[in-house]
Amino acid sequence: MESTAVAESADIGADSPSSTPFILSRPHGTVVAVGTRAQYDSTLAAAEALRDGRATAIVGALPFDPEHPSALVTPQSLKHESGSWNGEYRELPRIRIGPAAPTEAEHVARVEAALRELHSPDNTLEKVVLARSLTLHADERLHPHALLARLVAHDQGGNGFSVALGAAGDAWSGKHLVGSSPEVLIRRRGDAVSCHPLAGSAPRRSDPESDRRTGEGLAASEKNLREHALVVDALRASLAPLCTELDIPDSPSLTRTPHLWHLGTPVSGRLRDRSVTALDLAVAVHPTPAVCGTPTDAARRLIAELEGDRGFYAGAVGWTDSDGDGEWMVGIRCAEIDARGTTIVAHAGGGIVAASDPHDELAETTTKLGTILAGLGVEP
Ligand SMILES: C=C(O[C@@H]1C=C(C(=O)O)C=C[C@H]1O)C(=O)O
Repeated sequence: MESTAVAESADIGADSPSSTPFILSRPHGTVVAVGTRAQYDSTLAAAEALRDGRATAIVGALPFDPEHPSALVTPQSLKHESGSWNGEYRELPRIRIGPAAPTEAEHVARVEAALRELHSPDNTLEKVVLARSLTLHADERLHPHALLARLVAHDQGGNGFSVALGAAGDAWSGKHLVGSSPEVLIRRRGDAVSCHPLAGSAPRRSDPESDRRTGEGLAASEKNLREHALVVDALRASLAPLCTELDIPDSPSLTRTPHLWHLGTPVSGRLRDRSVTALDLAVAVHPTPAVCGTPTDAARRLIAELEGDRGFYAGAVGWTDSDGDGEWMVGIRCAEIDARGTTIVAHAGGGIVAASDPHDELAETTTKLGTILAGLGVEP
């Protein structure tokens, strides 16, 4: 299936997630897609429809594995609202933590296996991002927008997204990806291109002095600076052919979310060819070593072998309009909600390099899961 015209859905309540297949809340504005005119499970078919004017806009999610189906739609309309999303903050059902997959011990064992590979004499792998998931159960239906409202309210930047995944095929029908990603994969406005890769993490601390010291420690950590540099190098290599100018600071700066410190680098450039859309740019740069590794193919193979299919976790979530402008976020700090709204699967990962410690890596994934758990009102 490339593109399917969509008949008016029976599910037409203004509040229904299917009538609003996509919301991206950002500090500088919110994009809300209303209704579905066409859907695409092929990213390239969607990008082509946009370029030749058949699609007025494309919104949705790209999977982690670019060869898997995407969940993209052309909405009936695309609304831009100022500031972050101000959706209704409503009661959540009771939510209980279920099984971790893999178990914490198995995640540590996988990191150890990756470290053996990173240390082996004939190795070419420099970094691999390993992730784990946590399943949660809701007593009653969890509305994706109820989780979104809480994530947006909890994030100082008001970041959040909710994406209907049904366009990716029957297996995804009725499912949603909801999260609060701090990481801009790519943004295009006219010929201005920018992104803000994050890699290198440390937990926030409740005591301000120790929080500040933790941030400073991250900024000085050789291991984290190395993890970060690999992401910046990959973005430079992907963007240089597409841009006439590319401005990349020599060293990263500290960025914070309510749960984590990150190393971040603000990248900006000038697009060489205005026919290249924000969606084309997202395809060109995804997956970066922030969610995959270096070299990309070797890291992807190891992830597939150790984790299996990641679905839309560590993919990209965003929009592109008829001018080719748009914004795509890295699909992290998120959970997938099933069609019944009662099973929620949250994912978190972290970059492994030769100097990584398996137990620290496990702790980092636990801290990262904190974003979605706080949104769900659940204590880890
Ligand atoms: C993979 C995730 O986060 C990514 C990995 C990071 C790291 O390894 O330090 C930091 C930010 C993100 O680019 C995640 O949150 O699941």
